[in-house]
Amino acid sequence: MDGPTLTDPFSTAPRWVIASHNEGKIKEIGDLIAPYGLAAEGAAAIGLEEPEETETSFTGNALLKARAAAKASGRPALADDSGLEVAALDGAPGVYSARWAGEPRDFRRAMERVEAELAASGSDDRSARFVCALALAAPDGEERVYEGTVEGELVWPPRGDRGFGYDPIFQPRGEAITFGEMEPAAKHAMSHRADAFRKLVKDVFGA
Ligand SMILES: O=c1nc[nH]c2c1ncn2[C@H]1C[C@H](O)[C@@H](COP(=O)(O)OP(=O)(O)OP(=O)(O)O)O1
Ligand SMILES: [Mg+2]
Repeated sequence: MDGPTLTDPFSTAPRWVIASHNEGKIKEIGDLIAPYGLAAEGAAAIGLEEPEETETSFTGNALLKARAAAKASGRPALADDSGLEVAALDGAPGVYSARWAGEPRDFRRAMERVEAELAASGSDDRSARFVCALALAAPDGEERVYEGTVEGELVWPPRGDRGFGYDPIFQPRGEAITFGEMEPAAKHAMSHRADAFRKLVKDVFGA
């Protein structure tokens, strides 16, 4: 086929599409890919619609979003499906993490729901993890998916106004501050998104 493919996605792709409508994620993915000399645009910036996330796994939804964007744009697309899994809530909100924030999104409300459900569970286990699936899709149909995680504990009340989503209540294991209080570079060194991205880079570059 003509044009960019996944066998040579970095050197031949003019611009990647970040198949996401979440500005926080697009910013973080931009920071992660910048050292590789890649330029990327968010899906909304090039007029792509947000597909319905009908799968029940992070990898399924990431592939669905990447495929839709690659097909609509004719360019390689990178999608991220991610969320917070709370141990005492049997992994909730999981793939419903964005949906717990309602429409329009309100993560103060989503964080309050997590805290309320933890209290209702009667458990004193505050462990949680973030999971991220990154899917890469080429217009010719080739695709790959990688998953990353970061373990931590939930704090209350929320702390910090950096990052996005549930960052103010997530304190990575071994740290004294939340993702909401952390410098972006510190979050990028340990996040679920960075973990998945390391796997992608290793696979694509062999690095
Ligand atoms: O590093 C993170 N720090 C805090 N919260 C996070 C993070 N990573 C995912 N999360 C939470 C919030 C997000 O809204 C949801 C993902 O839901 P998810 O459907 O994958 O993303 P989304 O709907 O926000 O954007 P889109 O689907 O257009 O990429 O999990
Ligand atoms: Mg979404």
